[in-house]
Amino acid sequence: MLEIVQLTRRLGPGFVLGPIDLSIAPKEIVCLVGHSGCGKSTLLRLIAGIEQPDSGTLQLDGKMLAGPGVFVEPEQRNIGFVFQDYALFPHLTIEQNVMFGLRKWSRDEAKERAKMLLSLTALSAMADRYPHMLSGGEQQRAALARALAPEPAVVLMDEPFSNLDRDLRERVRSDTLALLRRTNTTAIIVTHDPEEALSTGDRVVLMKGGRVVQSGTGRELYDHPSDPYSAEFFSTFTRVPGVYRSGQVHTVLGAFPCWQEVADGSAAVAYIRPQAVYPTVAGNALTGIVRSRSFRGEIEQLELIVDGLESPLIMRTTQHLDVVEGKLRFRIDEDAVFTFADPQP
Ligand SMILES: Nc1ncnc2c1ncn2[C@@H]1O[C@H](COP(=O)(O)OP(=O)(O)OP(=O)(O)O)[C@@H](O)[C@H]1O
Repeated sequence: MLEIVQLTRRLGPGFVLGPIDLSIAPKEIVCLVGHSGCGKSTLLRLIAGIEQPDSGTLQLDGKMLAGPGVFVEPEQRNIGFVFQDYALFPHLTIEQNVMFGLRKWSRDEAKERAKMLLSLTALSAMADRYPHMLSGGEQQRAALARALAPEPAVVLMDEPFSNLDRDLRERVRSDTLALLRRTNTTAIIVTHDPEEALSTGDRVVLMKGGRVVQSGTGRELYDHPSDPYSAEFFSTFTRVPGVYRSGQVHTVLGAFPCWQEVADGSAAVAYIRPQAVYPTVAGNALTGIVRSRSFRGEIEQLELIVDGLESPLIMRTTQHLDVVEGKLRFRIDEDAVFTFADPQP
C-alpha cells in the first residue's frame, strides 16, 4: 500500500503541488491525468524520491519514505520508473539494460530474471541489440522490463505511450497493462490524454493546479463528474444556461434533473453531451437549424442553431440523417445531462 498524506511541494514562485492525499492499494493500476502543468510529473518525482516534499508524508507498505526528518533515497525505495523518453542506456545492450538494477543479485539469478522479463516483453530475440536498433514500441517494452526487473513494489510511468504513433500506442498500451496484471504490479501511469485515462487501469485520478479534483473508476468520473471541470475534461458539452426551480434546472431546451441542492431562483448551467441529443420524428420535439455537418466515420457531428440558445447545440449520432430544408427535430436524453451551479452568475 502506498499512502500519501498532505504532501506538498512548492516549485518556484508560481506553483504549489498539494496538499495531496492519495492511497494506492497493492496491484492497483492508477492513471494520473490532467492538463499540462497540473503537477503530474512533480507528484511522480516526489513518489520516486527525485524531489523532496516540503511537508506531508509518503509511506510504502508501512515504511516512511518521506516525512519530517525522513528521506529515503530513490535507489532505496523499491520503486521502478519508466521515463517518457525511456532513458535506456545507449552503450548497454537490451539485456544489460534490464540487468542494470540487479547488480546486487548473483550473476546467474540476474541473467535468469532478465531472460524471463525479455521473454514476457517479447524481446528475447533482441537481447544483444543496442537501444538505437529497436523500434519505439520495443524500446518502451525494454524500459518496462528494466523497471520491473528488481521486483519493485510500485512502478511509475511518465507518459509512457506518448512517443508512439496512434496504432502502435493502442497495442503497446494493452500489452503493458496485460504485463502489469500478470506480474501483479502496482502502477501509477501519467497521461494528459482523457481517453487514455478512462481506458487504462483501475482508477483515474484527475488533477488540476497541483490538486486532486476527483478520483474514481473511469466510469464514475465520466458518468458522475464532481464539478464542471471534471465533466469537461472527459467530454465535449454544449453549455446551456438555466435557473433552478423546484428541483430542476429550467432552460430553453426544457427542464433537467438537479444535481446539487441549490436555492430556487439561482443561476445554473446544464451540460449537454452531444450523444444526449438524438433525432426524432415525434410531434412534440424541439427543432434546430443545421449549421454544419461533419461526417467522422462511425459517428456524424452536427451543430444545430436553436431559438434562444447563444451557441450551437452539438449533436453526435450514428444514424444516417435525412435533413429536410436544413431543419432537424430532436430530443434530449435528460439522464445524460449534468447540471451545476453557474460558476459566474
Ligand atoms: N524546477 C522547477 N522550477 C519551477 N517551476 C517548475 C519546476 N518544475 C516544474 N515547474 C512548474 O511546476 C508546474 C508543474 O509541473 P509538472 O511537470 O509537474 O506538470 P505536468 O502536469 O507533469 O505537466 P506536463 O504534462 O506538461 O509534463 C508547472 O507549472 C511547471 O512549470
